[in-house]
Amino acid sequence: MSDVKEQQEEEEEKDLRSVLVTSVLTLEKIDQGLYRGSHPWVPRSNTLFGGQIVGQALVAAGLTVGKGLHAHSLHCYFVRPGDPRVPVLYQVDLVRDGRSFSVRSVRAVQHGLAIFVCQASFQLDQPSPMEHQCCMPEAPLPESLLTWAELIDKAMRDPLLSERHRLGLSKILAKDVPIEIRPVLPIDYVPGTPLEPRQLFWVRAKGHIGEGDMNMHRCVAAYISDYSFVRTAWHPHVRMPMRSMASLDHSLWFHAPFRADEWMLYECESPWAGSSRGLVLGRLWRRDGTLAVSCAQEGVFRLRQKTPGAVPASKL
Ligand SMILES: CCCCCCCCCC(=O)SCCNC(=O)CCNC(=O)[C@H](O)C(C)(C)COP(=O)(O)OP(=O)(O)OC[C@H]1O[C@@H](n2cnc3c(N)ncnc32)[C@H](O)[C@@H]1OP(=O)(O)O
Repeated sequence: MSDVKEQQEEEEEKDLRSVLVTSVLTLEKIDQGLYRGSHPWVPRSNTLFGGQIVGQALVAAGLTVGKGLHAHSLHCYFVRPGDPRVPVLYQVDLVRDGRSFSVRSVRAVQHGLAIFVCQASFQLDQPSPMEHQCCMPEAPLPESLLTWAELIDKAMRDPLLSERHRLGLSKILAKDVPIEIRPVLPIDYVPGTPLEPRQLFWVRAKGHIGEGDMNMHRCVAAYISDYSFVRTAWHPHVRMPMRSMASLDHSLWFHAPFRADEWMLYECESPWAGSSRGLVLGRLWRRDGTLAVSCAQEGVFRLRQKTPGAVPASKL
C-alpha cells in the first residue's frame, strides 16, 4: 500500500474515533499525580458539564494505578460550579495500594479552589462463583427508534408549537454533543405536562472507541451517566418555575465489562424529591441484558417562587 493511501486511511480512522477519547478525556500530565483537562464543549448553563468532570477525574485516577486494575466504584461531590474559561487541574492522592484494591482521591481545582472531590476504587479482575443480577426492562431495539434529533425535528414541525418553544428546541438541536441518544419512553417536548419520574433511553458515545482499554470505556460511561440524569427528578414537577438545577453528588459502580461505543439502555428513576433536592438512581444495561453500571445522584433544585425557609440570595 502506498504511503499516501496508508496516511489517508489513518486520517479517516482518526476522524471516526470518538471525540470523547481524542479530546475530552485526554489529560495533559503536568507532574506526578497532577493533570490538566480542557473542555471542548460547554453547556448552555455556562458552567462545566458534571459528567465531563467525573470522566476526567476518573481518567486522572486511572493514570496512577497499576496495569490490570479496573475502576469498580467512585463517589463524587460537585462543590462549586466549574468555570469554562479556564482549564481544570486534577490532583490525585494515592490513598492506598493493596493486593486486590487501589484507592485514589481526586480533587479538581480551578482558581486555587476545589470545584469537585472524588474517591475512586480500582480492583484486579477477580472472577467469583457468587453472581446474581436483576433483569433488564423490556425495550424496543435502538435501531427501531428515532434519534433524539429526529424526535426534536418532528416536534418542531408541529404547527401548534409556540415560537418560544421552537427556539428552545432549535438550540437543543444545535448542540453538538458527543453522545447519541434514542429515547424509549415518550418525551414531552411541549413543557408543562408532568411526567413519571422515569427515563429510558438507548445511549452510546458517538464515534469509535474500540476494544482494549476497559478503563477508558468506564470513563466514557461516567461522562454519559450524568447526561440528563438529574432532570428525572424534575419530571413530575415541570409546572414549577425552576431557577436552576445542578447535580450535587454522583456515584457509580461498574459491574461487568462493556463498550461505551455500543448501545446501552439507560434506565433512570427518581424515588424521592424534597428539601430542595431530588434523588435519581440509574442502571446502564448492555443490550444482551447484562447489568454494566449502577448510578446514583442527588441534585439541588431551586425554584423561582419564594419558598418557606428560603434564604434570600442577598443574605448569602
Ligand atoms: C453532554 C450534554 C450535557 C448537558 C448538560 C446537562 C447538565 C447536567 C447537570 C450538570 O452537569 S450540573 C453540573 C455539575 N454540578 C455543579 O456544577 C454544581 C456545583 N456545586 C455548586 O454549585 C454548589 O455545591 C451549590 C451551589 C449546589 C452549593 O449551594 P450553596 O447554597 O451551598 O452555595 P452558595 O451559597 O454559593 O449559593 C449558590 C446559589 O444558590 C442560592 N441559594 C443558596 N441557598 C438557597 C436557598 N435556601 N434558597 C434559594 N436559593 C439559595 C444562592 O443564592 C446562590 O444563587 P446565585 O447563584 O443565583 O447567586
